Amino acid sequence: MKRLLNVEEAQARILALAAPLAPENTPFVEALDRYLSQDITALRDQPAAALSAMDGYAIRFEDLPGPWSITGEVAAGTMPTRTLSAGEAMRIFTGAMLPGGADTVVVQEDVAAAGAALVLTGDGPAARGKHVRARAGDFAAGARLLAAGTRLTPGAIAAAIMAGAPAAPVRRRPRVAILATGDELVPPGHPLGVGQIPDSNGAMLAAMLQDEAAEVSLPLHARDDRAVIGDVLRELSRHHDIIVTIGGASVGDHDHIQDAIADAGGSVDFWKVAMRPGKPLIAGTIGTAALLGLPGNPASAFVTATLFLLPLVRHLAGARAPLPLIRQAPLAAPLAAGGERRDYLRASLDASGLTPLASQDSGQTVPLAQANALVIREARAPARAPGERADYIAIA
Ligand SMILES: Nc1nc2c(c(=O)[nH]1)N[C@H]1C(S)=C(S)[C@@H](COP(=O)(O)OP(=O)(O)OC[C@H]3O[C@@H](n4cnc5c(N)ncnc54)[C@H](O)[C@@H]3O)O[C@H]1N2
Ligand code: MOO
Repeated sequence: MKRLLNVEEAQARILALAAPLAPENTPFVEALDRYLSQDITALRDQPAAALSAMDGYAIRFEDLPGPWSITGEVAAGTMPTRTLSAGEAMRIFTGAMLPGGADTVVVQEDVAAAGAALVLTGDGPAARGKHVRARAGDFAAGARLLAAGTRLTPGAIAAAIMAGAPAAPVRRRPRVAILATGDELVPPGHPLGVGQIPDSNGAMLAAMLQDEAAEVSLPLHARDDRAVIGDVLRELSRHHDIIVTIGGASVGDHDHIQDAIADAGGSVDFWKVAMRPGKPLIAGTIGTAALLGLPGNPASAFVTATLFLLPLVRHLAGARAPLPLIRQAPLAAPLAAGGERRDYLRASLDASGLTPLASQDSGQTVPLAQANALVIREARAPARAPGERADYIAIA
């Protein structure tokens, strides 16, 4: 029998299915969680001049301990009108430009002013340059501040704006279609006939994509009918960059996804990965759309979406590091020996460590609701005791 791909091989093949989408500019207020299409290089010095970091008086350090005569005032957003000479101080506010000649700021709590006379009442600044933000202390023009492929966090947005960029250079967000298949499925909340269940996976996947740089269409549903699924896939491939199907990925008589991909003019790149849950994953393309066929069991769909769908979305959206971060934490409970395939165990992580949940049945949703981590257990790994460290992926 042909060796199954391992997870890393499958991830590499999936990322090779499609290239990052075209660059575009987006307003900064809409840029959260998008990926930079190019480096952000500073177009200006920040600050552009030496600034006061406090409300007080600009002085020459060598004039300490005073007294001084106050020669004027400078606030943020204005130019100092004159330079300081020996024995002079200028009233200054946080963010204001330091006048020429001044090199230090004394905070107003440490001085007393009477008319134009200023005397030191407190300790005063301990060193030259105290309470002064040097020109270009944050960054200098020409500095590379953020690398292409960086996810725009609130902090990264702030830095890119301060750098002088007029808008965020990002990549187009992939358009993602979700298609649940199965005669037993009805939309969430609808009355159930005999043998029917609510389609929980469609909304679960849409929720997983909510904070990603993706345009997700409302989840669709198709019956277990090869011709219908083929027609729907062909149509979806015209308007989407990624198609995710759920169910019908296995070997049953009603598992039609692979045939339907062929009917729609697409091709399957690989089927099956050495992992549990999620083994019957399908990857392929239809026209320019990449297709992931996730297994229908809720935990299988969740785990394969975490390992393959989110990275594919991030890759198309321009991410430099699209794969989930693998972290380590101590086990809070024993971990049984591994089986034939690598496991992704639903687990809870708290201050005491990782506890794999009692039920690992891939058909259940309640463990998914309880889990905030996926513990990675290699095939045939020996049993491990509490306190030993384990690899995991954070999922909440
Ligand atoms: N003889 C074999 N049978 C199965 C194998 C195998 O290797 N040989 N693999 C098993 C594994 S592992 C998995 S995982 C499942 C995957 O099956 P499918 O992808 O074909 O999924 P379905 O059969 O359509 O559904 C499985 C299960 O999940 C429920 N489901 C499906 N879609 C949804 C949805 N949108 N929301 C909620 N629940 C859903 C469905 O009702 C089934 O109970 O195959 C095993 N079988
Ligand atoms: O591969 Mo299945 O996902 O074990 O339930």
